[in-house]
Amino acid sequence: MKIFKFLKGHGINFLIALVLLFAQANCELTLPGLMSNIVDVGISQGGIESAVPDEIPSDQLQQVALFMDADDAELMEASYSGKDANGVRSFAGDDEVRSRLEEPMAEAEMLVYQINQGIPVEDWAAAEGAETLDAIRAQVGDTVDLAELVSLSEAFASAEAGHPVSMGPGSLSDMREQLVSQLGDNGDTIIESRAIEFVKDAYREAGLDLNDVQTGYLFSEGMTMLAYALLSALCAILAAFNASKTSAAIARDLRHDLYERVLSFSPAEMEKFSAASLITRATNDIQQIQMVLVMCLRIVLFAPCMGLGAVVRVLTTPTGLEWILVVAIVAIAITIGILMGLTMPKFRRMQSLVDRNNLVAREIVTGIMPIRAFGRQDYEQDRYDQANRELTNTYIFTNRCMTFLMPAMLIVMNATTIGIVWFGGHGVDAGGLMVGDLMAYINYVMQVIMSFMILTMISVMLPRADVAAERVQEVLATYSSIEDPSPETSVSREREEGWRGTIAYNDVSFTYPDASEPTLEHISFTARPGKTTAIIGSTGCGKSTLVQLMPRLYDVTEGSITLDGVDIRSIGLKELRRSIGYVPQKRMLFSGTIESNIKYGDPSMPDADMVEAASIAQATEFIDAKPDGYQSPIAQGGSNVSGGQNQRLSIARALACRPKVLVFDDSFSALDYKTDSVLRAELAERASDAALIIVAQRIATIMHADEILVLDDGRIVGRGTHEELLRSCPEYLEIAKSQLSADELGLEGDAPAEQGAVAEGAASDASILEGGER
Ligand SMILES: Nc1ncnc2c1ncn2[C@@H]1O[C@H](COP(=O)(O)OP(=O)(O)OP(=O)(O)O)[C@@H](O)[C@H]1O
Repeated sequence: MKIFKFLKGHGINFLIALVLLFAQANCELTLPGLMSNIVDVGISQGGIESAVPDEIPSDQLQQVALFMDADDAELMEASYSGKDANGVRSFAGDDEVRSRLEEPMAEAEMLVYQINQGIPVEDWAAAEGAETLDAIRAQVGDTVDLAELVSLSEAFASAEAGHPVSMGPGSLSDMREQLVSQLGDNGDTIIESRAIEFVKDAYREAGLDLNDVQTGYLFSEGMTMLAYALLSALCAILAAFNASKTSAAIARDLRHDLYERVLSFSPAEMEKFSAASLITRATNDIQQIQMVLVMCLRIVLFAPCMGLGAVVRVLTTPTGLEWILVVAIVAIAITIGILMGLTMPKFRRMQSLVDRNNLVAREIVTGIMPIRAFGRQDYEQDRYDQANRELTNTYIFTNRCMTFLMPAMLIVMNATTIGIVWFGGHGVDAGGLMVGDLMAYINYVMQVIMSFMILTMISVMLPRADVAAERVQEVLATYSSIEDPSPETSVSREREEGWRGTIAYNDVSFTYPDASEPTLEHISFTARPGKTTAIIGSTGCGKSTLVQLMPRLYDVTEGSITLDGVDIRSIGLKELRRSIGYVPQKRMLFSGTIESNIKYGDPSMPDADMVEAASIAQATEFIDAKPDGYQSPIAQGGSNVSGGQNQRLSIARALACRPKVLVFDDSFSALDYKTDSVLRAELAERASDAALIIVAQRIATIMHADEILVLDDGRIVGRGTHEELLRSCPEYLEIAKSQLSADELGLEGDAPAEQGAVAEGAASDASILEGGER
């Protein structure tokens, strides 16, 4: 089971759980035994638990000695104190002596008790003639008790030799054998109960209050039960605390490791898992694992301790009813087998359905605007309902099956109880089984059944948690395809001379991991500090892909990219990315304030740097207009600022770190022409030592760049300045003509037919550019 792997490193907590649960199981298994004592000893035997009385009149002790072997009688004699004023002797031996005396005294007491109930004269002296019997009857009546028996035997013994009566002290041992042999199968129980009656008599004679004896016993047993119950509760609480703490710590560590790993992922790994699935894995899956781990550290460990302990006690209580337990377990196994067969496949599917549900929900929530714009609420509602319904139906099905489990189990348990009471009742009736023992037995059998049931129920839940564990493990076992260089090959210049910012692509080709065709082929160019390199091309020609290779979001498939002549794969990822200020095409601000967003790369940067970055990015105006200025809140994703403001803050964020290479991936598209031109003018002036790489769709944005690369279908089809390209590159000319009039381009002839409003706007902006551009 993969889920148990997560317990690695928490061995001590596992051990603590085991010890606590073992102690709890022991306490709980002791309780039925104590309850049985209360019923059998406390109630049935009046609280007298031993055949060795604590106090006994001296003459009764002598009577008991008559039926004991010489050694036992001697030990008994030595274990009791001398007579007190009332002729009562007290037991002075220890527990060992008591247990040695227990059996012989019980048997002797049973005999004394039996005989003292009165033995018919003819039973005792059957061998004598009728005349003798009549003489004895005349002396003692129809029956004799032990005192009479002894004195008569002594009288016979002291009669002259040749007397016809064969009685003598030896006949007592004959009588003992005769009485014992009459006891039959349930002899032990009969001996015990008669001995207890004898002890009661002895206590009464010794002047003890039997009520006090009984109450004292019940109180002490009750207190012992209470102590065990409290200890069991304490163990349960500590075990629950340990289980919750351990599993919460494991879940916390898993979430931490998972997020750490996800943060290291390149876009390729993100695509492999999908954001929705990663969120499900970090939340729902880890929650499943946590829940099952709590159960493992509580119930899964407890059930075997309890079950095995109960089995031992069932087997050591010889009732002859063990077969009922076997039948009950077989019935439970069949019931659970059927349920597992029905629910297991559903449980396995559950996690992927949760995933799907999250995926659809996330897509709908993030795409709420286009959904409304296209009036597709009903369609999306149906789509979500379908995912939701499938998940709900699976939940309902499995829950229905599981609810059936409980009544089925109750039927089995109650039938088992009835069976034990029915068949055990005969044993009680025959005197071979005591009521308390029967009650304890029922309890133990229930414990065995419950443990078995819990274990099988958990084995239904484990596969689901195992699926979750597997999914989390899958993320943890995935390493980013973009790796840091090894310390031996790593090159660092950040601390010493610093990077100058010359980026060179050397015959670079790139194919996306799952794509069959390369997206970029044989790209070579150099972007130098203080110069602007622009990249233009039609949609989908590979512009973003090209610049994403620079901060190593993907690694080149062929060729190499160098920073100041050093292959970027030899530069530590953090150092490389600190040297490159990348403004992605997809705008992304974080929840917080304007300040926290601009200072995102280095929260400790001075405010002056932040303000300067905002000023270059043309963001000062709108920030100052806000009442809270730089402390104005930013919602998640920057949804409370306009597209242009969002873009300006993203640019400021990149500028604030003063990188040596600045990459703008279509980052000016949401800016109006005026802001676009002023921003680039500011950039040229205040970030003059950085290499600027600008990806754009608008000719006006890039026409003044030092070098323009024209990309078409992943290849560079033209390079040079604006003027050079207008002359030499038909692709560039085509793009230029679609945006600017022939006049503005300085070309002869008419403007392109499709020239529209954009071109008009661009025309007027082109004139604005003249002043600010380099
Ligand atoms: N993660 C990806 N996996 C596979 N193919 C991709 C992936 N991302 C982009 N592509 C493909 O690579 C090609 C280039 O995409 P890219 O985003 O670089 O184009 P672009 O020139 O920046 O386009 P635009 O101007 O519209 O932003 C496209 O055909 C696109 O379908």
